[in-house]
Amino acid sequence: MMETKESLTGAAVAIPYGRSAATLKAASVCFGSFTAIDKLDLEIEAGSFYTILGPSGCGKSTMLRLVSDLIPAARGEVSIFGKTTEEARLARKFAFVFQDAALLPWRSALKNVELPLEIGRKRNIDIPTGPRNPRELLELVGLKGRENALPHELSGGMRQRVAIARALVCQPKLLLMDEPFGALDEMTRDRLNLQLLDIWRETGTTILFVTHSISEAVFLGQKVVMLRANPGRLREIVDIDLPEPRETKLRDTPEFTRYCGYLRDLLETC
Ligand SMILES: Nc1ncnc2c1ncn2[C@@H]1O[C@H](COP(=O)(O)OP(=O)(O)OP(=O)(O)O)[C@@H](O)[C@H]1O
Repeated sequence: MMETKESLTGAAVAIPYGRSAATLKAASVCFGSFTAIDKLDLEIEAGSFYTILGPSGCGKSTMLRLVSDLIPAARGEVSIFGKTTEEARLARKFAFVFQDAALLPWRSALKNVELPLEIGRKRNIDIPTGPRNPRELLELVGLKGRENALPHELSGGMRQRVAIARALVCQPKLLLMDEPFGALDEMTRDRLNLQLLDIWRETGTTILFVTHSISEAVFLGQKVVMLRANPGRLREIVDIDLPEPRETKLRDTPEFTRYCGYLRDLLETC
């Protein structure tokens, strides 16, 4: 089933609702005898924005690594758009953005964004061609004019935006983000939150976003996945029913504060 959403730029974009982007069925991850994630059941709806919260060590990053085929499930099943995680990785169905932008310091912003395409060509991987080239992606993340800058010439927020553009270059249907703005100051983080929502609307990609910030989780997420610790398990999925498109002033509303309060209380019981 397809529905349309109004993008911030006013254009209607098709978002494939009702289809699963990722499915975890009783998925467990073990490190030796230690169970980091235990029998996790989760269905990630395609086109939606999920934020993931939970106490330190509950398995948020491990869950993203499991979905992205960086670590195997000890038990249970994980599928991405109906494929195994390995098939999905090879088909470039998802991309990862880490807390550290991890750009190659000797390559310009543009050359960093182009890197996955170059690697794909070298390995003869069929990369989905989309409407956007690397220059347009840099424009999308607000870096028009900085294409030739080297990473050390950019601010932390700018480097993260390059990393996001690089993640988008292969048109992933699923974007996995592990605390991408965790190291940034609050104002920069708030600005990038707004930009990320714009990008999400424009691209229609599904986003799984790990954060430690309750307010960031509420501001960005259509759904907040709360995990509990020891071992990592699903505690609750909270639907965030706030007006769209989300704007900065939303943070000052009683509804926003109510969601934050609810999640804070929930976190205390995890
Ligand atoms: N490679 C590893 N080897 C052994 N244990 C690991 C490994 N990676 C993670 N763990 C353990 O698995 C558990 C979950 O770790 P993970 O990093 O996923 O938690 P998290 O919720 O992302 O934590 P935080 O909020 O502090 O970033 C922790 O107890 C951690 O020590």
